Order: sequence, then structure tokens, then C-alpha cells
Amino acid sequence: MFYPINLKLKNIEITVIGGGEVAYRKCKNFLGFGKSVKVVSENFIEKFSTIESKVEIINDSYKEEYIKSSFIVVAATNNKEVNKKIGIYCRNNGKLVNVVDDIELSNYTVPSCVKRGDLLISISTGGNSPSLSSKIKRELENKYDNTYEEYVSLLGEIRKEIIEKIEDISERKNKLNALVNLDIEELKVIKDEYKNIK
Ligand SMILES: C[C@@]1(CC(=O)O)C2=NC(=C\c3[nH]c(c(CCC(=O)O)c3CC(=O)O)Cc3[nH]c(c(CC(=O)O)c3CCC(=O)O)/C=C3\N/C(=C\2)[C@@H](CCC(=O)O)[C@]3(C)CC(=O)O)/[C@H]1CCC(=O)O
Ligand SMILES: NC(=O)c1ccc[n+]([C@@H]2O[C@H](COP(=O)([O-])OP(=O)(O)OC[C@H]3O[C@@H](n4cnc5c(N)ncnc54)[C@H](O)[C@@H]3O)[C@@H](O)[C@H]2O)c1
Repeated sequence: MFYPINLKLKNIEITVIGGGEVAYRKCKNFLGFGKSVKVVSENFIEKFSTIESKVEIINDSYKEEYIKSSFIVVAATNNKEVNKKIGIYCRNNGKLVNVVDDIELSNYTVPSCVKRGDLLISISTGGNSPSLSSKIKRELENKYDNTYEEYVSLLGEIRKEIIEKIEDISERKNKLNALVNLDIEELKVIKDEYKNIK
């Protein structure tokens, strides 16, 4: 079983080993969260040309020196032995490692996720079915559409106001709980009301 955490990637070095479909997907995923990575492989599929300006490309086969200073490593080659070597090295050296063909050796996996601004819904099947994760993602994408970006941001702004302006803890909690039953237009009105309270 995996434990979910939300990680700040700023100032963390990340290296992806491999230049195929899976390595590309993992790189794109990091870029989607505003994080650039180093990627090491002798060969890269054509798609990498679309992201080559955003990642650091190293044209070489895997060597320990490339991951020594990385905290997160993705072993995404099609060579099981190489992936295993990377996994074991990372495990022994306090690194987070995603070995794409070995869930047992991985100490983290990548969930499927729906992002709407600061709303992040992630889905994992513990490796049992990435296809199911992907299907559930599509379902949630429809339910939680793009309007949630503004909605969650408004909730955050009003929450700050409520915490600052309402001292009674149980009143504060009731008001915070009630906010999520309002729609965007109602929240905008409430936000202005709180802003006007001194
Ligand atoms: C969520 C997502 C994130 C991402 O990678 O970006 C992700 N896989 C995705 C897609 C996908 N991957 C595969 C298929 C083909 C169909 C199928 O096999 O079902 C599809 C579907 C597709 O392509 O549509 C093949 C596959 N996947 C793994 C193996 C190796 C193995 O099982 O050992 C094999 C090769 C098996 C073989 O040998 O053939 C392993 C893992 N894949 C995971 C994540 C982790 C568990 C997540 C969970 O618990 O659900 C885990 C354990 C490790 C990891 O990589 O983190 C992304 C969906 C993106 C999205 O749509 O949001
Ligand atoms: N976790 C997942 O989501 C997932 C999904 C599909 C497949 N897989 C597994 O991931 C593996 C990779 O899949 P793919 O489609 O990207 O394969 P691929 O054949 O498209 O690419 C493999 C890449 O690894 C590189 N490589 C090989 N040896 C290397 C080394 N010593 N150092 C650096 N790079 C090296 C190759 O140059 C190539 O770029 C597959 O073997 C499969 O078992 C995992």
C-alpha cells in the first residue's frame, strides 16, 4: 500500500533514465507541475524534440554519477537489469525512485491526476490497473470541470478572511464548512462582504 503525499519540487533535482515512451510521459508529467528534469539516454524518441528546450538532455547510457545528487529518480529504460541497478542504488542511498517495470522496487509510484488550479485529485490502484486510474480520471475531469480552478481559489481567499476575522472556533468551522455549498457567484458576494469587515 502507498501513502499519499504532496511534494514541493522546488530545489529538488530529478533525473529520468531512458528516452522512450514511458520516459517521455514521466518528463511531461513533471513539466506539467512546473518542474524541469535531467534525462539520460543514448536514444530518444522523436517526441522529445517538443520538450528539448525545457529539459536537460544527456546523451549517454546510465551511470551512477548522473543520479548521485538527485533526490527523485525515474528508472524508465527497457532494460530490466539496468532499471533494477538504479532502483537498488536509490533505495540504498535515501532517494525516491520510480522503477517503471518493478513496483516492488519502487518506493513511489505516479498516480493519475486531475488538476484544476490548486485542486489536485490523484488516483492510484496500487499498480493493479493504470487503465482504471486513467478511466476514473476521465470521469472526474467531467465532474470537476475548469470552473473549479476559480472556485478553489475563491474558497482559499475567503478562508483566510474568516480565519483572520472570526475568533470563535466553532463559528469559524461552521462558516468554513458552509462555504462549499455555495456556487461561484455566491462566493464572490461573500468575499466582498468579508473584505469590507474591518
Ligand atoms: C497513472 C499513470 C501515470 C504515469 O505514468 O504518468 C501510470 N500509468 C499510466 C498509464 C499506463 N501505464 C500502462 C498502461 C497500459 C495498460 C496497462 O498495463 O494497464 C497505461 C494506460 C495507458 O497508456 O493508457 C502500462 C504499465 N504501467 C505500469 C507497468 C509496469 C508494471 O505493472 O509493473 C506497465 C506495463 C505493463 C506491461 O508490462 O505491459 C506501472 C505503473 N504505472 C503507473 C502509473 C503506476 C501505477 C498507477 C496506479 O496505481 O494506477 C505504476 C505501478 C508505476 C509508475 O509508473 O508510477 C498513467 C496514466 C496516465 C493518465 O491517464 O492519467
Ligand atoms: N510504468 C509505466 O507506466 C509503464 C508503461 C508501459 C511500459 N512500462 C515498462 O517501461 C519500460 C520502458 O518502456 P518504453 O515504452 O519507454 O520503452 P522504449 O523501448 O520506448 O524505450 C526504452 C528507452 O530506454 C533507453 N535505454 C536502454 N538502456 C539504457 C541505459 N542503459 N541507459 C539509459 N537509457 C537506456 C533506450 O535508449 C530507450 O530510449 C518497458 O520495458 C515496460 O516494461 C512501464
